[in-house]
Amino acid sequence: MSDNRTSMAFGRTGRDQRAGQSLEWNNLSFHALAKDKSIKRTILNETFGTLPSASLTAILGTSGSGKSSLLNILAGRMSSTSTVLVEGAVSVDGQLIDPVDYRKNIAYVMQDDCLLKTATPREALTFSATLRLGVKKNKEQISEIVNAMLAALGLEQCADTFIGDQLSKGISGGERKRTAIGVELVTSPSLVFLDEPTSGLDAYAAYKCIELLKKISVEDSATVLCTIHQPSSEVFQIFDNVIVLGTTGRIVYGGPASALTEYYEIRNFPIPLDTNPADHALFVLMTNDEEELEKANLFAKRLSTIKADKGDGDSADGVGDKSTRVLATSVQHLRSNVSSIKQIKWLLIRETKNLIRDKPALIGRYGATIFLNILFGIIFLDAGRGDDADQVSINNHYGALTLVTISTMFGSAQPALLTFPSERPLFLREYSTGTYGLYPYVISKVAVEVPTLFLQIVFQSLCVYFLIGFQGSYILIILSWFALAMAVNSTALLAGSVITDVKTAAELTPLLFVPQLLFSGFFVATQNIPVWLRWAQWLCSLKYTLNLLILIEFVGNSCNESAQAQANCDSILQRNDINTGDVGLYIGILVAIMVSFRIIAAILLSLKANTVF
Ligand SMILES: Nc1ncnc2c1ncn2[C@@H]1O[C@H](COP(=O)(O)OP(=O)(O)OP(=O)(O)O)[C@@H](O)[C@H]1O
Repeated sequence: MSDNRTSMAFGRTGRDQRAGQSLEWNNLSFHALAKDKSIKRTILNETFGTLPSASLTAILGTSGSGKSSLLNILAGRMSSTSTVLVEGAVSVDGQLIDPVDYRKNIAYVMQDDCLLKTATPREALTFSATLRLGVKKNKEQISEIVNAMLAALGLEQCADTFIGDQLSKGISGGERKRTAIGVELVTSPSLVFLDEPTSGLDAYAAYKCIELLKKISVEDSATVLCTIHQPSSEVFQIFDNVIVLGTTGRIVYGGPASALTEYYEIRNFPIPLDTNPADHALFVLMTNDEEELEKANLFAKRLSTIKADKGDGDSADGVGDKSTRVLATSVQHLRSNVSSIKQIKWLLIRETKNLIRDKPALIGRYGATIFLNILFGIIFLDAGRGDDADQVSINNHYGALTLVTISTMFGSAQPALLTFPSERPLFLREYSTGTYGLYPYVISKVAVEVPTLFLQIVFQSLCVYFLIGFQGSYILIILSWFALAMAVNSTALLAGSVITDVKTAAELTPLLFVPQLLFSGFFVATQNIPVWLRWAQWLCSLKYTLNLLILIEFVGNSCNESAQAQANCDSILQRNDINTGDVGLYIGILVAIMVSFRIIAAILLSLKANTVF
């Protein structure tokens, strides 16, 4: 390790030490709106507060008091929409900011740790550091920052263990939470916000987590704010300041944690012996109505109340112009992303590792494909080699082609549909923090999907083509199935961009793909579908793939063997409304579905990332 790194704390060198940033908000309100845009419900009502620089502050409050809403608004993760109205003033070091514009400068750790289960803590930190600091730091420096961060977070022992998830056991819940914090801390942010960092942790892990946050605020001069549910006495004592929210987010108390008990005692709510001050503060709020609390003068009145109670002499006003300059530098530093090529490279490496390491998914995908297609091959053995002049024989031939193609559709859509909703929060977090851009993400996803799907199609074709004895060109049949696989993969991604959980995705699978069977032409002739419904076929990749496959299989080949065979083959083309001259159109529609659905999915995802996170 080079000399200037020896004093490193949380990835910051001694040379980089900074003053920290204070944050202040005033008249901050958050309303849910009715359809006519009138206020339906007030969730936060003119709240105010200050976070002194380099301090650790907890937001306490009863359930539904607006803790997460306040945190999300200050972090720029929530703003006015057609259904909610956010108003108020927020400033950093005395300079007014728009939290949404400013959010890239705020490390935000969500309640759910959005981490890739197949990555290790070291890889997760290296990925974040490389893409977020890569312009300023070289590989060795990044590695030093990551090592220092792993040590500071107490993650050295599990640095190379997979993170895992509920289904695949990996590192512990506390280690996962610390990894999630580390991923955000690699940029050495001045402001660190965390939504319920102790949720799901046992008492000791919760203590260690808050102790870590305290360390960040002291050693890294970070201003840390978190929401917390029922902190233990030991945890409560670690906080420098607490903000207690009453109903509609009214500020009950904002000041040093050590003075909370006295604040309540002065207002005739003495704390019983051996009671946790945080529990007492909330118990009083829950057992007294607003009028009684008002009478007891429990609600804080003005911002100055908070400043007066802080007692550390560190006021937002006192920081002045100097810090405003620090702020500008900070914005510059954090917004400089690495090149798109580097983003694609790192995303590609991660996607590939994820694919290879997720053995159950890999075995499921290829195993199911091989098993099903061998089964089809056995059931339709030699169906393609039969006499097309014979009606039963050509029906089997046509049925085999249709069934294998339908199976291709489900087999290609299912993995994307079931995995993407679980990867979506990870994308939203990383995209919204500027870790990478939209195009590098889309390109890297496609680059990994192309060979994965192609291999799946090759396995499938090797199982069915020769057993069934299809007559068309092997290469053209493979390419048609591959085009279908890519198109339905885009459809699945489009669905995955709006579906938030795997369960809903599984439930929606039939809705997305079963209607395509109607337009496949096998179950009902296209000309028998009501005219007003026929437009839907333009969205059905199955239909156009089958059109191409029918042209490949039933034009020429064994259809030429007799006049009857020719007539039977022609009738398949006829009932599906297929013209030999429309090959370009069918290919064009498939490509259009492939490209446009993917672009729409990407746009929807980026919109989501801009509004929610
Ligand atoms: N976008 C929204 N539209 C309408 N109501 C909302 C919206 N966001 C939050 N709320 C409501 O605001 C209230 C406060 O929610 P919030 O999640 O901030 O509370 P909380 O104090 O963090 O609660 P908990 O401790 O139970 O997590 C809740 O009743 C919630 O339903």
